[in-house]
Amino acid sequence: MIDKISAWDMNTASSLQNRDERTDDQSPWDFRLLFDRSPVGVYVVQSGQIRYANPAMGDLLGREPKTIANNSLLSFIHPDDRSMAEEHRQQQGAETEATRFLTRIVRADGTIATVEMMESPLQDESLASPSDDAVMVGVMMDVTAHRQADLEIQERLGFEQLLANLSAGFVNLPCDQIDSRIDASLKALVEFLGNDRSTFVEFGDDDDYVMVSHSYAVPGCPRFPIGPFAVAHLPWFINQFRSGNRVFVRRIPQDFPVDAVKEREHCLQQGIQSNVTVPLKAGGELLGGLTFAFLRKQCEWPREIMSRLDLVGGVFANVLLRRRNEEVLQKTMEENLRLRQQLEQENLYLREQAVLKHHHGKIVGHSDAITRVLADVERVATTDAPVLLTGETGTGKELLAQTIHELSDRKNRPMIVVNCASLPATLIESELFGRAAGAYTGAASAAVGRFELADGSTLFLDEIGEFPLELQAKLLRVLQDGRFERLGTAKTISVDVRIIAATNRDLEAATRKNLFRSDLFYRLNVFPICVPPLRERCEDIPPLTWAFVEAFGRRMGKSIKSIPRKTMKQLQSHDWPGNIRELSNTIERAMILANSDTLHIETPATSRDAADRQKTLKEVERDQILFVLEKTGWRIRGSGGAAECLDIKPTTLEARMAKLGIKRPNQ
Ligand SMILES: Nc1ncnc2c1ncn2[C@@H]1O[C@H](COP(=O)(O)OP(=O)(O)OP(=O)(O)O)[C@@H](O)[C@H]1O
Repeated sequence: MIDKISAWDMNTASSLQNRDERTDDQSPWDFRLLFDRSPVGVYVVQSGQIRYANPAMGDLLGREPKTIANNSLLSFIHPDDRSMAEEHRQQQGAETEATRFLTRIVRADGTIATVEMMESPLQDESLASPSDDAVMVGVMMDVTAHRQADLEIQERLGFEQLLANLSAGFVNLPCDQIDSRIDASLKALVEFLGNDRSTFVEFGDDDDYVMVSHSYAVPGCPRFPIGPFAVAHLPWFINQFRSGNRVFVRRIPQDFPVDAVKEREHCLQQGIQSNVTVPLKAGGELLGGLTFAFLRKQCEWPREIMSRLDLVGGVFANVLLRRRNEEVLQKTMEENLRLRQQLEQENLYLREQAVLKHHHGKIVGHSDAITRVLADVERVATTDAPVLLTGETGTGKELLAQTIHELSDRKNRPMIVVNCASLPATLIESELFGRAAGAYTGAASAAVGRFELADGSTLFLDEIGEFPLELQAKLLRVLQDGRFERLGTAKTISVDVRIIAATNRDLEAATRKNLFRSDLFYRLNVFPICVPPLRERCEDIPPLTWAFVEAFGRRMGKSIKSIPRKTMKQLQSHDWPGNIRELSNTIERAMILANSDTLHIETPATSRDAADRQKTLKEVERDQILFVLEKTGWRIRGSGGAAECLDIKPTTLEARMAKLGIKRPNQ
């Protein structure tokens, strides 16, 4: 065996031929020549030592073939690949089949090449299996170019996959999830590209600041602080990508231009070794920049990577543009909605004003308060629902009742008015429901009641709070089913009457005191309208004043051209307890006294007292008696009784009560 091996000594290479001669194989080939001319590297190795290497092998290793022999084959293999190559060799040691593997070799000039190696034992028929010192013949081929191409294809595919994933992640993504998706995408990018930190910078309206909106850094590296960032801190760098340029500074600080003074300082302070930044451009707009920083090592990316990073930037820029457009759209939609609502309100107001002009000719005023009341009036007018008008005296309840009637389908028939306070209790029943002849003493003839009169029309029950308790059940029945009997007859009459009631009392409180039937109250209170006092709508005072001035002026033949501003201000600051009626009376008085075309109006001195002063004697008497009766718990006689308080005889008090229709509730 030793003899045979010596035949592979390079110096005795011709022994190959000798061996052929010994085998008596009459081959016409010169085998040494064959190996020497072979375009692939051929070598013979024993116990890991190269015994023979052909010239192509020398070319591969960048050495003279002679200098290769007697060296360990492993010594030419890249240190990182040696253990793998050794494993293959070990494996080969146990087999007779050829083994094949890829490895890197280091050339004499230090360059690295990827080679494919195939080795197989030189079989000796006398041995059953290859031994440790078996002679191996190997072939080595340079596959660097193929390998590089393979790696590039793989890398390109990986990058395309990353890009596809990034893009897909943003498709149909709701706006509020874009930020978290950008964060996740930055992380994926850093993990794929192997840099240490990626940061998202957006341009805003302020030229002096950019907005650092997202940043991801590998564990152990600090994230770039999120928030506004002054351009003055990194002027060269920011202006580069703000002008649409890419930034690639492989070696920091050497590769920085001289004017990047702040950048040099910043990077040294932060430990940034390389920086790559691509501008974010979409739809012809520059929206920001995406930076890739290297803190633990320098960037080894080839320059060609920039065009790929542009693609990544394009994905993000489109997302930013979409978000920006959606924000604009959202703002526009909100603005549209606001304008639409405003327009609707204005239309409503104009419609109400138009209604005021066309249908409520007698009602003066354009305050929000009266406009709201009129809107309610219009809404309820066309229905048959009962309406309860509440509000202080003189606020215009009767005028509004008239307006409701005039806006209803019943307008062709007159509205019938009943003032419940002005009729004595004994008369109110026949007034409302009518009577048969002789129904009671003094009722000589039959009379049609107001309900019958109001058939097909509207019945306005003014001062409903004064309606006698004992008649409230009968009133309720008519309201519920439109049926009643005239006094003194059993014949039921059916009517179609729409009821509008008004009161300046708190009817609900009266029901609690059992002064008013709650079932009647609820029946009347289907559509309550509260008429605001004049002091709560003082912007109506000037137009009301002028309306009264014109009305009285026409009647009195006087023409008023001006009212001093101060006077008008005084009118507006008065609290008008008697409301519009009081204002009307005040103007009437002033008009009587007026002797020039400027009207001087004296506002009533006191407010509440003045209202009382406008009450009739009967009203004042009634109020006072009721006040005392309630205070004394309706006790008329005896010490501390109502008669004593009023300083009149109990019988006189009883007579006055009967005359004024004052009765104790629940009696
Ligand atoms: N908005 C208004 N525009 C013009 N005149 C009005 C207005 N409101 C009320 N008036 C006038 O004020 C006076 C009082 O109004 P009205 O009788 O309707 O009030 P009221 O609330 O029914 O009072 P009371 O509760 O004392 O019965 C009337 O002459 C009425 O024409």
